[in-house]
Amino acid sequence: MNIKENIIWHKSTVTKVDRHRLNNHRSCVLWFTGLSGSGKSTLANAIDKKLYDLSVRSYVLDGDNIRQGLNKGLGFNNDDRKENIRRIGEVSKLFVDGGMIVSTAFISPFQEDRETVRTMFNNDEFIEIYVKCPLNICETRDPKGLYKKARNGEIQHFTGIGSPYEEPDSPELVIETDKHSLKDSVNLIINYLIDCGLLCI
Ligand SMILES: Nc1ncnc2c1ncn2[C@@H]1O[C@H](COP(=O)(O)OS(=O)(=O)O)[C@@H](OP(=O)(O)O)[C@H]1O
Ligand SMILES: Nc1ncnc2c1ncn2[C@@H]1O[C@H](COP(=O)(O)OP(=O)(O)O)[C@@H](O)[C@H]1O
Repeated sequence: MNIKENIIWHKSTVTKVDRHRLNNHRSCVLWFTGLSGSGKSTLANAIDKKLYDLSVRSYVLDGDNIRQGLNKGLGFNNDDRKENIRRIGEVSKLFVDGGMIVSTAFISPFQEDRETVRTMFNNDEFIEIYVKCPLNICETRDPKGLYKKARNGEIQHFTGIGSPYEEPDSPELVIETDKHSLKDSVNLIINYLIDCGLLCI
């Protein structure tokens, strides 16, 4: 039996546009990508707080947290990272359909996987934010002590050491966290959302 043939899309009664009207803003995904320690989680949470203060419906999906629940069981080989990002793309799509601004903080090291997620959204709904920071500075920050473990050989395939990070080709925004303050970065992102008309309808 072909299962796909027997599954038919059920349209929602309340639409995404209805939810935009209710919330008084549009929805999108802020896709933060960058090395471990570059500042993805810090930025995603700072933006989330700013949006909350502006009465915007928002949420953060963070790699460390999602890997303890929904994506428990996925590791760090290339196939597992691909599946991790595919699922987060799908979950983000649900949030966007639900009228929210969702910030995702995943290394998402592969260009192809990020581009696949981009194709799941309308043009203005996927905002790729490259959280750029040199490896040596991420390694100095080492907020969780993971670089030290990777250098000691306690963690295999650590991004930037034993596993590659492919820089985005044409992200909507680049935030250089070794140059921009957190406050300036948050303002940059909020201004981008205002300029794109996402914070009103
Ligand atoms: N081998 C290896 N490589 C990279 N990161 C590792 C690894 N092992 C554990 N960790 C921890 O897992 C976090 C990255 O998970 P992600 O889901 O964002 O990774 S990925 O997008 O699937 O590549 C990452 O979180 P961040 O430091 O916030 O990026 C680490 O805390
Ligand atoms: N301008 C900045 N923006 C974001 N984080 C910064 C900045 N400057 C220093 N940091 C520090 O860098 C670390 C980044 O850690 P984290 O946000 O967990 O990164 P990631 O989620 O990319 O692994 C934090 O300790 C944060 O305080």
